[in-house]
Amino acid sequence: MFIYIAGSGAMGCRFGYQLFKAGNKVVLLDKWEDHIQAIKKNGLTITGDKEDNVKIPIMHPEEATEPADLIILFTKAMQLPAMLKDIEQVIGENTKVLCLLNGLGHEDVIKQYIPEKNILMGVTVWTAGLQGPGVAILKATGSVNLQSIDPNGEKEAEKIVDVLNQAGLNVTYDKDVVPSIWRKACVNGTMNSTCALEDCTIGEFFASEDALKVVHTIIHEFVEVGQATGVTLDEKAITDYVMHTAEVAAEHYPSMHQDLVQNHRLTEIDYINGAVARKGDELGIPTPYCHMITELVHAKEHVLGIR
Ligand SMILES: NC(=O)C1=CN([C@@H]2O[C@H](COP(=O)(O)OP(=O)(O)OC[C@H]3O[C@@H](n4cnc5c(N)ncnc54)[C@H](OP(=O)(O)O)[C@@H]3O)[C@@H](O)[C@H]2O)C=CC1
Ligand SMILES: CC(C)(CO)C(=O)C(=O)O
Repeated sequence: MFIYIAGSGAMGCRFGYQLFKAGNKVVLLDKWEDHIQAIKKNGLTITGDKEDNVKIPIMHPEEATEPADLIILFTKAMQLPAMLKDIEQVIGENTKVLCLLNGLGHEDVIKQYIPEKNILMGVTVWTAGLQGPGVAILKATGSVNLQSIDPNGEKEAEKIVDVLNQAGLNVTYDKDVVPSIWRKACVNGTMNSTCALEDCTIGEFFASEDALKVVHTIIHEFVEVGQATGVTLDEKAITDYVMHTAEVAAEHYPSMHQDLVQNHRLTEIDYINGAVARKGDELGIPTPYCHMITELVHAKEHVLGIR
């Protein structure tokens, strides 16, 4: 299958690498010049659970010309509209587009560029990091849940599931993926912004009663807003899932900590707690914790001069 990875940071490199090794024709697309030049010169280097190096093509999105069978979107949320614009020329009549970004609201953005029959929405618990330009750190295992947003698209989507599974990506076709997307948003909504603001690991943050009050209140706000938009969400089950994730990832600094604190980059806050705060306002549901957390992250972005 011919596949573009649109956004080839940490996660794009993981998916691109695994699909390339499984024998697909894969092209990475990105705009980070040092990363592009490093991969062109030295190949993509893999470290972590295994060591490898592959000569995989990479280019700027607007340089891509050949329509693809599949495009996997892996930009940061705020880069998504620009990426979709930049790849318009390689979106053919039957090109499937799979979104695995964290956060909420991406479907509405993608629909502006891609016909619904070709859109697959999903969520992943795979992880990845970048050691530097051209070097991806791949550790542990994960999975993907995805669904065609067009109810008639299941059969075609199953073909994509097969291709991803041949690459070991552990993918399930989910007949109702939206609650899983919200559940992952609850994980990010309770850990990413809080650990970035408090400058701590997930385990350090989840260790106090005060922090757990914040966690429970954020989950409650997400569930109230999600349910009001018609998504079936079980607050107790989500809480258990968040607590379990916090235990497993206790040593980890969430990606928003890496973005804001370690690399002084803009965060995805507007697509996590910020998205719930905005939706809550629209629906008349109070979300004071999501509002305040979003404002504090914005304020920190201002302090750092990146907003
Ligand atoms: N990392 C993870 O473990 C997981 C991430 N996700 C989600 O997947 C999506 C992609 O995340 P992820 O792969 O981590 O994102 P990265 O930050 O690794 O990469 C995203 C983009 O940011 C730019 N970029 C990254 N690092 C630098 C740098 N040092 N200097 C300049 N530009 C840089 C590149 O885009 P450009 O140069 O074009 O601006 C790159 O394509 C997000 O929605 C994330 O929340 C989901 C599950 C796990
Ligand atoms: C580690 C985890 C699961 C929790 O925030 C994550 O998704 C991230 O770092 O973005």
